[in-house]
Amino acid sequence: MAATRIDGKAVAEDVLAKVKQAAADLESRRGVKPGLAVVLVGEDPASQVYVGSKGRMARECGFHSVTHTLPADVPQADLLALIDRLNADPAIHGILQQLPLPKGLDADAVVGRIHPDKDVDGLTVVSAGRLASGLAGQAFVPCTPAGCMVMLRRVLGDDLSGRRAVVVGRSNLVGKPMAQLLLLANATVTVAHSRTKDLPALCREADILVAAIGRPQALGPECIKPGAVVIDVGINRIDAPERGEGKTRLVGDVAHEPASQIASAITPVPGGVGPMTIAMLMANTVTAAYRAAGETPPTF
Ligand SMILES: NC(=O)C1=CN([C@@H]2O[C@H](COP(=O)(O)OP(=O)(O)OC[C@H]3O[C@@H](n4cnc5c(N)ncnc54)[C@H](OP(=O)(O)O)[C@@H]3O)[C@@H](O)[C@H]2O)C=CC1
Ligand SMILES: Nc1nc(=O)c2c([nH]1)NC[C@@H]1CN(c3ccc(C(=O)N[C@@H](CCC(=O)O)C(=O)O)cc3)C=[N+]21
Repeated sequence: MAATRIDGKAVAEDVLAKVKQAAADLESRRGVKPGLAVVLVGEDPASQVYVGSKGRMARECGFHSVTHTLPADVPQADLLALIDRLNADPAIHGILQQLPLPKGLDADAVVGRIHPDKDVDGLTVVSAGRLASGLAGQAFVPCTPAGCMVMLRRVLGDDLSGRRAVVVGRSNLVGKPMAQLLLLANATVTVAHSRTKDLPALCREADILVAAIGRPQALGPECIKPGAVVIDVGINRIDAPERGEGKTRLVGDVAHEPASQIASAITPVPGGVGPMTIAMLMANTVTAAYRAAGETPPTF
């Protein structure tokens, strides 16, 4: 039987409805509009698309939204000075530095400059430390893994006790925080990466498989345990000559069709983790605004 399709777009709509309500509520009671600043350096076309949709969504949620676009050769000191200004700006509650940065800029230093209270991407050492210490309630959780957890909870419930999870990928942005969140939900977690031996055998033990490697359709049916829940984080653009000359399409890190024949539930690409990432960024921004106002934020 074909797997259930986990509709990330629909789940994202649910989250965004709550975000809009929470933002409207804060503004009407306290006169505070959540503010999000996105910083884009250079002209990577893919990044421009993401940044555009983040800005659009922020405005749709009733936020104050600003995008700072800097040239690829901006001096590091100027970028740090911009982050300092945003840190000090009371109208801005969340700062997102779009990654990767062009060569010559030190991403750790730039991200490290973001005030932890405004770190809606959850990438500072303080946020990572809070999450790893089990203080997820105080941390900003990186948006992509946070979105994966919302979808997983829709399928499996809040408690993953007894379930085996394999996360493929160990980046600070996705793999590592994903593993922490699964652990906090009581799953038994293994993190795999490019040096893992016999990856398919390991993946076949997974009741929950999270693929975040950035390799188009690399995980095939040999990696799927019958009945597994599969979360495909990968977003890869590949040539699609069947759609016409020069056309491309997006695919995940999982070979979707064959995996769907074995899994019980699976996220599509596009329309899976991507929309959830943007929704969770909005949720984190509202959370930051509530905290800045000295209020307990709602849960999303
Ligand atoms: N849907 C969304 O909203 C988002 C999607 N993404 C997508 O998710 C994917 C991963 O992103 P990100 O974590 O930033 O990527 P990184 O490139 O930072 O990390 C990739 C990880 O995958 C591992 N890896 C690479 N190749 C293999 C392989 N053949 N077998 C096993 N492990 C492998 C690497 O191992 P090692 O550490 O050993 O090098 C590394 O840990 C990308 O496709 C990206 O576009 C990212 C962010 C948001
Ligand atoms: N500091 C930082 N934080 C990030 O979260 C971050 C980043 N840098 N750099 C780049 C990656 C990538 N990323 C995506 C978010 C949404 C979609 C998304 O909405 N995708 C749509 C499709 C969009 C399309 O059609 O191009 C979907 O999957 O349905 C994709 C990718 C966030 N990232």
